[in-house]
Amino acid sequence: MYTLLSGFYKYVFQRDEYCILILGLDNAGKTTFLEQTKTKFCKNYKGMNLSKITTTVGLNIGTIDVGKARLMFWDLGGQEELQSLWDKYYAESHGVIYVIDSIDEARISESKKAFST
Ligand SMILES: Nc1nc2c(ncn2[C@@H]2O[C@H](COP(=O)(O)OP(=O)(O)OP(=O)(O)O)[C@@H](O)[C@H]2O)c(=O)[nH]1
Ligand SMILES: [Mg+2]
Repeated sequence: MYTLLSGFYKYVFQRDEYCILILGLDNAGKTTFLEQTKTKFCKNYKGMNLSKITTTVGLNIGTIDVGKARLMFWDLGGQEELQSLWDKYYAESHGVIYVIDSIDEARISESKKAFST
């Protein structure tokens, strides 16, 4: 009976969790993208002043529930010395969003290199 009830509870209340990495060069707009996404999809989230966002040194985590799925976004720092940390997260992630500042043409090839490495 316990197994049946706990299975039913899990079916109704437990969400499938997916981890999504947000990668890209520094200044590409990763943290801004995450903030905008949270503002759009989290009902009670007021959103922060976008001009107050500073460069990410550690990790920003954003959680968004979509239907029965819980999406955990991991926004990492894009500075060159932080890029070596990206691959530490690959094993636990289900997907990657790679952000490119398309206006910053001078850094497109640098972005391509960081993506391929
Ligand atoms: N015009 C414009 N500016 C943007 C956009 N997205 C981000 N920015 C600006 O670009 C700058 C960098 O944005 P961040 O979101 O901090 O960039 P990031 O990729 O998180 O950078 P790191 O944390 O250093 O890796 C900020 O001044 C933002 O306001 C956009 O879509 N349009
Ligand atoms: Mg950032």
